Amino acid sequence: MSVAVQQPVSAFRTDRDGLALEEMVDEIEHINILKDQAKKELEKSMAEASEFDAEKDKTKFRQYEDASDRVKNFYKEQHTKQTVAYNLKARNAFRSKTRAEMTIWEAIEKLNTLIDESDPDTELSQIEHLLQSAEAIRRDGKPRWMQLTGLIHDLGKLLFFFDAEGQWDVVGDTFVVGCAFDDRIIYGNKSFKENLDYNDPIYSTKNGIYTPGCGLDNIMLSWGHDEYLYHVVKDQSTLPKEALAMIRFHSFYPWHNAGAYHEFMGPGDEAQLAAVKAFNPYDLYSKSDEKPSVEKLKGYYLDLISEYFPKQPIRW
Ligand SMILES: O[C@H]1[C@H](O)[C@@H](O)[C@H](O)[C@@H](O)[C@H]1O
Ligand SMILES: [Fe+2]
Ligand SMILES: [Fe+2]
Repeated sequence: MSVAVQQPVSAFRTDRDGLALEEMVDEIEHINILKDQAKKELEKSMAEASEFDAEKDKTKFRQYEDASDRVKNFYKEQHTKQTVAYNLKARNAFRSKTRAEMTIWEAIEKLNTLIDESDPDTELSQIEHLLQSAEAIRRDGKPRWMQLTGLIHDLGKLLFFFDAEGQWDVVGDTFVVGCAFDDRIIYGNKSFKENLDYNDPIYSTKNGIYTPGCGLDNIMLSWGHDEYLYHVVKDQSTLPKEALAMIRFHSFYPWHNAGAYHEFMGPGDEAQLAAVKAFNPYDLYSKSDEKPSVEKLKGYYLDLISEYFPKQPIRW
């Protein structure tokens, strides 16, 4: 046995001891496969129905008619200023430089000073909202990549500290620019009356610059934290495509919640919709959960971060 171990690997295939060793290697591989399978079975699938939001009173969330002036003023400004021209400019600015280098955890801490003016449902800080979302996903036994997605999904709000002109190009629900503003957007189509594109001869038509079936990757959503983080994460993590869809479209309520813009969907978009719908309850209804303890949870999430972000710091 000891003689065989010192020989080159190829020799194991010919002598008796080598064969035994090869069998042992096979056996270990087999055990590892079984372990992985068992782990997977413990994890519920992304879309498996959960009890998480069953006892939440859903009429208590996203009540925009009863919202404060802060929220109403926010949407008035956002709907006036998100034009095609602004969106092209913002995307160019994004591609032209790296704004900062930070680890994911540093980004979470930096974001913590922002209070989101568009949100009628939480007064908690962003770190608490991120941990609440991640913890709700974790408690429900969902996959580790989805827990991490919960933890980072709003980190795009860091834009506020870089190139943003205000909060109107960072937070809030998203919608399509370049075609008629849909009535299912918060506060409806009339909320866009002062937007320069509202009376544009092309942008104000039903399909605008798009063709039905062109696919969500080919439509331009109002610029903000979703689109920004999607690009950062796509290039620098090993998160699966479902996670990327959750990040990119989580604020696109007119689409994933109200059924607008489905005519633009193309191949693969049904799967993106399923992912976003599976994620949404954890983002929205965890806002009423208990305040999480950052200190207690930090260790668990640092491990999770390094699993999917192999190279830190991240280029923001
Ligand atoms: O006010 C909220 C908040 O800004 C969220 O981060 C965003 O994802 C939602 O769509 C929006 O309604
Ligand atoms: Fe968000
Ligand atoms: Fe969120």
